[in-house]
Amino acid sequence: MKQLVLASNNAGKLREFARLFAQVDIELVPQGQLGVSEAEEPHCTFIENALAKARHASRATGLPALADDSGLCVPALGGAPGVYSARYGGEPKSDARNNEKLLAELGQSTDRRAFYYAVLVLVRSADDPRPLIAEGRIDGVLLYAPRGEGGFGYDPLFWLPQLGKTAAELTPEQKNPISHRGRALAALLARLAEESL
Ligand SMILES: O=c1nc[nH]c2c1ncn2[C@H]1C[C@H](O)[C@@H](COP(=O)(O)OP(=O)(O)OP(=O)(O)O)O1
Ligand SMILES: [Mg+2]
Repeated sequence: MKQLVLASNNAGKLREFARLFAQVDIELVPQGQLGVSEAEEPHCTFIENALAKARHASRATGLPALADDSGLCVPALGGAPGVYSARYGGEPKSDARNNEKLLAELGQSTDRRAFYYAVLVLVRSADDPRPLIAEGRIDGVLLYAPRGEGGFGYDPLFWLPQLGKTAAELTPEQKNPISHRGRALAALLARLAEESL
């Protein structure tokens, strides 16, 4: 596999994947560069939405495609925002509004546990009967106010107790190896290596 379309329009994800693939012998091309439109994400599970995005990009380009469907899951909110993380604060999508809504919904709740979850799906073709699938997770705690300028999405509220920082205060070198996305990608690349044995 030489070229792989990245089925995402999220600038934060694109930055992280570009860095994660720097050491991998595959050229990752963001779908926007190939004129692929944004896919619908109508499903209630991460895996189904990731598969829909990967298929859409592969069908449009004729290339293998990688999709990431991810989100923040908060047990005290019944798992919300979950698969609706990107549009939690309403349309059009806005990280600032998503973070505001999250803080409002949590109020003064003392159970502020949360985790990020990501599913990666790689299809070799649009009708691939055997998509490669991997998942990753990272646990944290939600602050009462944002901290840090890095990362994207909910990172300024996502506190990592072991590191004493929010995900937005980590460098990409610090975030990528431990993130839900980094872990899922490591698992996916291991699967891919087995495939080509
Ligand atoms: O590492 C992360 N750090 C902070 N926030 C994150 C992270 N990973 C996912 N998230 C949040 C952002 C977005 O609110 C949602 C993903 O939604 P999701 O539909 O997968 O992505 P998206 O619509 O932004 O772009 P696209 O579908 O084109 O890949 O979870
Ligand atoms: Mg999306």
